[in-house]
Amino acid sequence: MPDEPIWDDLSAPAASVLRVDALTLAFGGVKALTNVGFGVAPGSITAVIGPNGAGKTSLFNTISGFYKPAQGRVLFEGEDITRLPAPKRAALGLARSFQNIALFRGMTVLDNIKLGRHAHLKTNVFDALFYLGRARREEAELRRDVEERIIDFLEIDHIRHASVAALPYGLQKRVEMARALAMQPKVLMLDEPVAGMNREETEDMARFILDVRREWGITVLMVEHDMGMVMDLSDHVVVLNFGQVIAQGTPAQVQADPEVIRAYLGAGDVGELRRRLRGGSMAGAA
Ligand SMILES: Nc1ncnc2c1ncn2[C@@H]1O[C@H](COP(=O)(O)OP(=O)(O)OP(=O)(O)O)[C@@H](O)[C@H]1O
Repeated sequence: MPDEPIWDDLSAPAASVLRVDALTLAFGGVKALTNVGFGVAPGSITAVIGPNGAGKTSLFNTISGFYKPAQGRVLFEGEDITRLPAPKRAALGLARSFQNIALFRGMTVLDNIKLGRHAHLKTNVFDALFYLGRARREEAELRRDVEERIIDFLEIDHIRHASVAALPYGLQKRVEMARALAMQPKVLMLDEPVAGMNREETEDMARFILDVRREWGITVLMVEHDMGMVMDLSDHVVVLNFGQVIAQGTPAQVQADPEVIRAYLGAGDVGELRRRLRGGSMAGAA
C-alpha cells in the first residue's frame, strides 16, 4: 500500500491515467454494462470486483478494445481511445492478460515474451525503410535488456527455454505477465491473475503485482475473485453488479458498504460475507 492515498480526487480528469465514462454495452437484449464510470489513478492498484455475470470481463474487453460500447468513452492519459483498435491501445501502453491464459503454448517462454514487444514494432513503410543500422541495433539491445530484466524480476530464468505447454499453471500465468510487461505498459490489466492458483502461487503472484507497481511504476487494473488478495493489494476497489457500479472506494469502504453486502449475499449472513471478504474468494457467492 502506498503511504499517501492517491485516488482521492478521481473527479479531476488529470488524476486518472485511465478513465471510463458512462460506458454502456449490450449483447442483443442483455445489457452487460450500464453507465459505468470510474477512474484509475496513476501508480494505483485498482480492482474491479462483482458477483458472477456482473460485467467484469465485458468491462475489461471494452477497455482493451475487444468490444465496442454502444455509449460512453474510454480515456487513456486524457485521450479518447474508444474507437481505437486493441493493438493501437496496446501500443499506447495499455497491456492486458486474459482470464484463460492466452499464450502460444507450443513456443518457448522466451519467444512468448519477445512477442510482447511486437506492440512497439515499427509498421509503416517509411519507418521500415529508415529504421536501419545503429538505431535498430540500439533498439535490439534495449529490447534484450528489458527481456532480461523481466525474466529476472519474475524469477523465470530457469524455464526460459521451456515450452509453455509443459509448465504448471502458476508459471504459465507468470509468463503471461512477463509478456504483458515486455510491452512496457503504463497500465497493466490483469484478468483474474490468481484464478486456479494454490496458496503459494497466489502469494507469489500477489508479491509480483505489488512489485510491478513499486519497482516498475506501472499502474495495475485487475479483475479478481480472490477477496483476500483484492483487499490486501488494492488502493481502490470498484464494485459491479448487474453491469452497474454499485460502490467504489478503499477496500475498507467497499467492505462496509451495505449495497456490496447485499449484492454478494442478498439477505444472507453478513458475518459470513465479512469472513469471506477478509479471507478468500467470493466467486459464486451471489
Ligand atoms: N459474448 C456475449 N454474448 C452474450 N452475452 C454475453 C457475452 N459476454 C457476456 N455476456 C453477458 O453479459 C453479462 C456480463 O458478463 P461478464 O462475463 O462480463 O461478467 P463477469 O462479471 O466477468 O462474470 P464472471 O465473474 O463469471 O467472469 C452476463 O449477463 C453475460 O451473460
